[in-house]
Amino acid sequence: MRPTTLVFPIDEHNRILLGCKKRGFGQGKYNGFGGKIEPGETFRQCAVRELYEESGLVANPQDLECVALFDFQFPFDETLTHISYTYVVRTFTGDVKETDEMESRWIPIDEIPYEHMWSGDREWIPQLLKGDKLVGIIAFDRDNSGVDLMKLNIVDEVMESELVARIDAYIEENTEDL
Ligand SMILES: Nc1nc2c([nH]c(=O)n2[C@H]2C[C@H](O)[C@@H](COP(=O)(O)OP(=O)(O)OP(=O)(O)O)O2)c(=O)[nH]1
Repeated sequence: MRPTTLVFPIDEHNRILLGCKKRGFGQGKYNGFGGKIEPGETFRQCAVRELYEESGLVANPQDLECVALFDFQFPFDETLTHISYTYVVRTFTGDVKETDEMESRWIPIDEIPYEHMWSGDREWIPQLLKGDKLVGIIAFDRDNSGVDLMKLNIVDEVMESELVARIDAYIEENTEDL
């Protein structure tokens, strides 16, 4: 799978915007906003595009804070494996709207519905909210849902390689499986 992005907006009341996914992979789960990178996009461009498409919020790429790089591994279905650049954004305009993909709401951070989210999120979202930056692997079980292994390191800064994103997307678009 192509690299993906994931964005968590946080407002001035310290509420987080989460969307319940209405269709596709992760349906029924609350999550941030994101998706696959398109050819020629940087990770930040992908992140703001997906944020707008899925939530209605408008953000500038430079206002995103890169807070994590996850290697989401699905050993029982390799086609699902992807890396995900994860951002927090506190500056944005526009109105939250329901979209084809997501029904979104602002949630106080002590009321995050972890029971309706990806199961590993209850470990790392609190870390991100207290300001840690994380890089590492989350490997999923046979159901492609539960977590078999989580190995996350706290880092000073998440290295964002815009170039790698472009090359990955280019290769994906221009080569065939051998
Ligand atoms: N919060 C969270 N998200 C996860 C986990 N595992 C995992 O694959 N995801 C998310 C991150 C991405 O938003 C999404 C990747 O799947 P996807 O690219 O098919 O998402 P999408 O349907 O929104 O993509 P798109 O068609 O809009 O491009 O899955 C996890 O453990 N926690």
